[in-house]
Amino acid sequence: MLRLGAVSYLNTKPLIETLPDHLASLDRHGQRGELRLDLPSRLARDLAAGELDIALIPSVEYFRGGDEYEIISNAAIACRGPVWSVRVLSRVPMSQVRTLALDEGSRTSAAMSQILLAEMHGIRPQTVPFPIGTSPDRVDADALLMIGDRAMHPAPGKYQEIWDLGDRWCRWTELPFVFAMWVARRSAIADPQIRESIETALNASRDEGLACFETIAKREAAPHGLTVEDLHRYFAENLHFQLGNGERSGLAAFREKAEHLGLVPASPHTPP
Ligand SMILES: C=C(O[C@@H]1C=C(C(=O)O)C=C[C@H]1O)C(=O)O
Repeated sequence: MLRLGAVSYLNTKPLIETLPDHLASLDRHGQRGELRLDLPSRLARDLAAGELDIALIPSVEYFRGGDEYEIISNAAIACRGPVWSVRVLSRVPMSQVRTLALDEGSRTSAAMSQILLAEMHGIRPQTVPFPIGTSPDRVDADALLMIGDRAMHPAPGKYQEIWDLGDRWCRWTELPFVFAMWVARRSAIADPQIRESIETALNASRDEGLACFETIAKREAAPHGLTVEDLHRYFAENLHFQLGNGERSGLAAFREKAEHLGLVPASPHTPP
């Protein structure tokens, strides 16, 4: 049984819309797969602990995983401009942030926000937790990183500056940004047939998901307090689901910057 984990946010719906059908059909080849949804940070923890075999993990966790990890699909969660759902909300001018509360669900944006604050303003704020069930006004920090579904709504409270991190990264580096990708533990996909059937399933389910933004937006918008138009635009314009050459260059730049700040161990090998 292959244990898969995917992000529980709206951004992942197009990647997994038809994945359960593909996993069920693996059974015909004597393989089986099950899919669990969770926060990105928890998926990373469980993949590292060997409790998942394949997961859509924050890209920074791939850098931390070393040789045990392998990218198994060219399906990913990326952006080439404003992403909408990843924001830093600051109560003081961004250049004066001394404490930064990090969304419990995040690992990649947690690193990226620190990189941008260091590079753009020369600051290294102290980081404090921002638990998933906590409202921003109960968090004592100059600024808050918020990701996923809860970041898509107008921020409660007053802020002096709000950054869309996708927008900031893409303008600062002139490169796309990759938030999450499908990563497998090498030992789980050692059999070439299993490796190939999983890769095919993940890529096909992304391709099918891209063809049904409308259906997903109609079903998911109201329960999440969004309009169908806005959610459709999020899928079609804010997010990119393909790990292409530009995205790989963005990943390499992210790795280098994260290493430079000491947020990930220095890599012995060349970036992906
Ligand atoms: C675009 C997003 O990308 C996410 C951000 C992640 C992170 O910061 O670690 C991880 C997975 C993605 O779900 C989002 O959550 O809104």
